[in-house]
Amino acid sequence: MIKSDQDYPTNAKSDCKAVMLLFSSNTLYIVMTFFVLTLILITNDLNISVMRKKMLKKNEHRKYSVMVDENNNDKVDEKLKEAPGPKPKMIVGNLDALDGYEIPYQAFSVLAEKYGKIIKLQLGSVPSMVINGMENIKEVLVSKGQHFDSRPNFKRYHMLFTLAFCDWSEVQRTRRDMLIPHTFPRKFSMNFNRFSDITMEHLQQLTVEIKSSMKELKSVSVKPLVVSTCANIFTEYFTSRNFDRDNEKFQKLITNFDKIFWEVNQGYASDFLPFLLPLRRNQMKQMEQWSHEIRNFINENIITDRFESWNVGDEPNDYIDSLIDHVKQKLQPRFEWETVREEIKLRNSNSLTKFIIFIKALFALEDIIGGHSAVANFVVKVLAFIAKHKEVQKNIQEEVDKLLNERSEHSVLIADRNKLIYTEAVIMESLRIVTSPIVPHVANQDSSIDGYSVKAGTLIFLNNYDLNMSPSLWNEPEKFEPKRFIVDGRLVKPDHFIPFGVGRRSCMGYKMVQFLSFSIVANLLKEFDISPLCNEDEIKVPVGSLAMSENPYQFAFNLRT
Ligand code: HEM
Repeated sequence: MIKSDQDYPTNAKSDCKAVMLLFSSNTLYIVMTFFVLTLILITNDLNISVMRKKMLKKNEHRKYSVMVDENNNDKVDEKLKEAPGPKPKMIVGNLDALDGYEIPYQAFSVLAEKYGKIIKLQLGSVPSMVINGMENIKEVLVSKGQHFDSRPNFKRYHMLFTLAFCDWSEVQRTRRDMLIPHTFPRKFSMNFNRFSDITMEHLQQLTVEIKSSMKELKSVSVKPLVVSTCANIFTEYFTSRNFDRDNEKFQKLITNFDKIFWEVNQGYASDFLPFLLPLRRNQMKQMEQWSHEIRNFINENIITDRFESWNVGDEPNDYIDSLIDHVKQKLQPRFEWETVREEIKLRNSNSLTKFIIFIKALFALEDIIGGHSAVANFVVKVLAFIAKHKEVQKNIQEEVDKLLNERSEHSVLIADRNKLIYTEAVIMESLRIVTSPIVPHVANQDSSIDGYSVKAGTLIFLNNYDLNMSPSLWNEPEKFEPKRFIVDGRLVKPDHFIPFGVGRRSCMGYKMVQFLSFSIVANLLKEFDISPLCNEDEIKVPVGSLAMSENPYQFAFNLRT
């Protein structure tokens, strides 16, 4: 049966309901809560203003917001306006404006109709702005990228992927530089060929698994198979370790990553109203447990013996070698390996400092291994689109058959991407529909966007949902139509299509996504016809949301004759 995408618990709405309940149920409770909340808010506001003062002190010479001139230097602009926006309510601010939408980004497009492309919102205790329109988004991410390269300071994020959620720093730049040869391997380089070989080997295993699943059952539960395949491709490529599919601890690792990936993609009112965090105590504890188990697995099964046996001066073979070499050579900026143990100790203690996460080599590794969840969730959604649209499936198969008939190779290789234009267009169209919003940015100094003033510490939402779904940018945006990316037989990517962001905080894994999704889809469709077990219309692939519940889709896989 096809289930909806809501199997994993709660989303922003449930927190909002909690806020509403807080304000409507019991008068005495409200009065008491209000008193406590006011105290917390005052403390919180004090913290924010102290933080802001510190930031402003750093930029004391700047009396007004800052622009960037053609030489990338800051220049002062004195004529800035305040962005328009709805009047904030007490305590919740404008959080209620986001309630009632399937995904909050739809609310941003609705607000833009009323207030214009730049909107000021007070979300609980967090001053925020919503940025609509490609020109304005480019101003934030590219031309003034250095003003807006911080990330939100949500407690929840601290437990999760640190590489994506930490502020910009020398360490972050170094981690990105170290990743480039591995996540963006040049075509036919050693890493490219290695990634391609590893992928092909695991895809053969996936095909065998699907065939044996078909023998036993009428339907194939596709997500667990795809996630395990992607996880093993990632661990083998980045760390040269391969795990048996029956290894329970490895399966636990995969499930933990998947749950965390789901969490990362949710928005909770408690992110903006920290006094609601106690209501989420159980979920927070769970998240801590998942991250703790992930770190233990990686430490015990991947790092320890590699670290001990590594000799400085050896030639790195994979990403983990580069990290270990950096640590052992004590290169600048320093990455501390030992702090892993320190952090685990802090987690086990009950002190407040357990939320302080230091930049560590281990985190750089686990964030990248965790990228497999993003790819796998995405691939399953592409398969759902394909099962839903028979003609799309037929077009891919014709393209694949034509390529393979022309040569002796029996599989579609990653290097074939530029030959299978339609298959690539299917990947792009799927990205357009499901890509999650760009991770929010934060202004690290006073600045401006499109002439509107932005204060240091303001959370910046970049509305790429609108870039993907606006009828003014796409013909029939709700329709799944891969051919919109093909013009005169060539693949064309419009400038406003930025599913992986742009600029200094852009996605470090997008080539991995492109390589893997292409090769999984092409090679599975070479072998099988995929069809839903229900009416095609019943397959739901939600717009603007990449993560999905544990196991939402079951398909019939039939061997092609
Ligand atoms: C379909 C899958 C994926 C999508 C749609 C996606 C999209 C994005 C987006 C929109 C951002 C934020 C860009 C910004 O803030 O300007 C991002 C950041 C990031 N992504 Fe991805 N991503 C995907 C898969 C991956 C994978 C597989 C990896 C790892 C191999 C990865 C690693 C990262 C990292 C490390 C960052 C943070 C970069 C930074 O803040 O400096 N992503 N991604």
